[in-house]
Amino acid sequence: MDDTDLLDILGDGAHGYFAGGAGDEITLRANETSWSQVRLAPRVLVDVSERDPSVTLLGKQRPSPIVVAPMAYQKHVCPDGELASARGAARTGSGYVLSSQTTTAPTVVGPEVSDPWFQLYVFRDRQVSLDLVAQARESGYEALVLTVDFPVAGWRERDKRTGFRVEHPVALNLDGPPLTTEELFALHDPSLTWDDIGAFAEAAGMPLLLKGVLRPDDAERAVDAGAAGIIVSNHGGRQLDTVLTGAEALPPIVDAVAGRADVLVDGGIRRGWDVAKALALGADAALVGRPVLWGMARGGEEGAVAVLEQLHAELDSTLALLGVPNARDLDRGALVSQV
Ligand SMILES: Cc1cc2nc3c(=O)[nH]c(=O)nc-3n(C[C@H](O)[C@H](O)[C@H](O)COP(=O)(O)O)c2cc1C
Ligand SMILES: CC(C)CC(=O)C(=O)O
Repeated sequence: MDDTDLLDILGDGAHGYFAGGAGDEITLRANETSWSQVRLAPRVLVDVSERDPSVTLLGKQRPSPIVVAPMAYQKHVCPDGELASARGAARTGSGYVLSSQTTTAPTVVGPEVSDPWFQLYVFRDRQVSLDLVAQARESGYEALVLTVDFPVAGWRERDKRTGFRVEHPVALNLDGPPLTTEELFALHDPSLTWDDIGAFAEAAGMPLLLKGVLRPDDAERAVDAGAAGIIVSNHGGRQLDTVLTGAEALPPIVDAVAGRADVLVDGGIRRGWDVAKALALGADAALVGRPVLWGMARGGEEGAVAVLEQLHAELDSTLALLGVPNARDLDRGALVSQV
């Protein structure tokens, strides 16, 4: 896709923050290429006159396996910020995860989309995180997504170069002038361990998913700690450069979890056939990040809808051409080999 316009729309600082990754951006690039290396093996002469993309997530049927990933500071992308992405998700039957570094309050976003999930960062001031959990629970969020791959920020050279500053995320109740990302990220608690997970699971009062898991042993530990779901993710290549990709990490994690929890995946999913590959490798759903932001940068809510509609249309076409009309029937039999 030609994205030369995004730099003009967003400016150097915001563009670097939203598009960028960590270090040499090797993982950022690998996220996309590793999906393209998974090869599909279509079946012919299957009746595909009716197709169904629905999946079951947290025990409930969902119209789509596509979920909008939690992404911070969306008012820096378009004036409606998180309202644009949430409405885009609602209008296309996509799932939605609101970031805890939101520029629109959870209470405002919650009613816009059915069964939203709330993403939580654990801050040094843990009361701030617990207050956010209470807000999410009171505003009808269905699940809590605890992100565990951000004890400290990744080495982000674009932000270091531009000095991008953020208007305050509402959820953090900060006053004063805009802060650099480095200042904001320093609010995260780097001392969080497995011993703390139980307390957050209890405070949540709703199913807990752990986001940012890349190892089967960590996935098993998450299940043992009571997680209802695992999100296999390298944070869109923004944390540790050269780590493995979602496509690479997913199969062994699916095998280790063995149906005891839902498994979702993200990072570099750009096409409907990438979503189908994620499901074929054993994911229950796939999260999409930056493409939604690019739609919003170009056209606000309508832009988010256009991106999500195209992903759904591509998935529908994939189900037909692959000879697997129901998304829930996708398995490794639809693939030539794994990455
Ligand atoms: C600009 C930006 C902000 C993000 N903010 C958050 C966040 O607040 N919480 C979180 O758990 N993940 C965050 N992520 C990671 C995404 O949830 C997701 O894992 C990743 O973007 C998926 O990769 P993709 O952008 O290649 O689709 C962010 C990603 C981007 C690009
Ligand atoms: C506010 C941040 C911690 C958002 C984030 O996760 C990111 O920039 O990758």
